Amino acid sequence: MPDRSMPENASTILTRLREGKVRFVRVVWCDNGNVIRGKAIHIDALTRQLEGGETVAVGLSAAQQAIPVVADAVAPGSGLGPVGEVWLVPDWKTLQMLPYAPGQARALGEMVKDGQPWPWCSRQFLKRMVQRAGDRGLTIKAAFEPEFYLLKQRDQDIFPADNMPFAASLAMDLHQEVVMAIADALSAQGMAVEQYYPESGPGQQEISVRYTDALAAADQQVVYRETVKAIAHQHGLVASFVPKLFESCAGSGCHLHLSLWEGEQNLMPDGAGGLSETARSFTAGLLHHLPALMAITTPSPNSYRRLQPHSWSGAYAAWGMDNREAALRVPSNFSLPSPTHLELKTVDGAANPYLALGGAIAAGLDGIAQGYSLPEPVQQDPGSLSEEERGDRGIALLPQSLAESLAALETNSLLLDALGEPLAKTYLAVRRAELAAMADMTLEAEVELLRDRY
Ligand SMILES: NC(=O)CC[C@H](N)C(=O)O
Repeated sequence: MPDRSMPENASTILTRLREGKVRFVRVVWCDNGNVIRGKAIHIDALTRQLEGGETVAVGLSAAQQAIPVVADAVAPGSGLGPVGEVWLVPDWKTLQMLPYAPGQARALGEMVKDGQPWPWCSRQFLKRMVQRAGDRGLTIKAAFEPEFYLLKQRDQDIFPADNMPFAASLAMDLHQEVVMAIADALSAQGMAVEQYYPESGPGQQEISVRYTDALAAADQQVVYRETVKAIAHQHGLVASFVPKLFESCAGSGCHLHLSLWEGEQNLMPDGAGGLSETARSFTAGLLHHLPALMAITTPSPNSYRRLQPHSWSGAYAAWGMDNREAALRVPSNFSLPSPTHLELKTVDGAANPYLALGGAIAAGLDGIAQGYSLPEPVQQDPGSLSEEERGDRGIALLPQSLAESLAALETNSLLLDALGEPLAKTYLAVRRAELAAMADMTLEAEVELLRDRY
């Protein structure tokens, strides 16, 4: 985001807020139920605090990090309870005027307790993983690629806002106003919008944004979800990132694009049409840890309705060049001989982007540390191979339920250690609570519950 260079200086902040005629600044975070939440501070209180030289902070119940998406009650076994306060401190470098909410601004918050980073804070978890890469001399660049549906609501009925197929230009005309408003609002908040097309589901959209540094990429995913939902609402529509809304229509992924850098040099290409050794080990680390990582990147019971073979969502533990059925796709380039990044498909918009990206970094770095080697690329649809061929080539079906990926995460010491005991314990408890509460839900009931939250 462009404001990252803004000095964290009280008078600069106040000047910007006054120029923007801001009355409320929302301090926003994404919790372990992957709901984006905010608490807003009035400009008068903020002015008092900033002019008095105080650090601006909003109090929050610690247990708020233990609330599953399904209920307003603390998940059992989370390690957090009704006693305990943490402080949400705005990162002023992320301050943005809200293009869709005049008079309001937003800064992303971090959780602090006793003047120290609070171990449950997901944004600080990602910072630790970025630092872990930095300790190896590596910088991670990333982009989330969210898909979402535009829906219309009539009384209790919710249905797709159009009936058009992939890239239908008529769908562009049908949604001209809302899409332009979304794209302009993303640009106004510092995102580099890259491409737009109607995706293959009826009413499904994809507006992609350019890669950036890891922390900014996760911040952008929060801002993206917020912006798309708010603007759709202003146009009388509901936008939803729920991974699977309709049984017979395409699911919505949020593929994660990753590249490794050393300074200004992209370390991904080998210059001879393939991936460098470092990139291969990083990819192998992702493949190795993927079943467990999916409890973070595809975290909802609903996520697994999307992850089916033949749906381009990456149901198999495989990698391939330009292979849209492999969980790890290495995309080719128009103008360069070698690939410049990789794409992880088993990610969706129900994920907390800080946890998802931080987990992916931890997994990939472990591949480098252990010197994992990458199997042969899979250049067919793995779902079309026989069981025997898949077995011979070591292509496993990835977890088909949250219960499976959670079981994998619970025994994955690399990811649990990376999260740290407090956050891991709470995260697992929240996922377990969601799994239990949604175990017998129909798709319709899931959608009713999740549609507005994701
Ligand atoms: N074009 C695509 O890659 C489609 C992706 C697919 N909708 C998914 O669920 O991941």
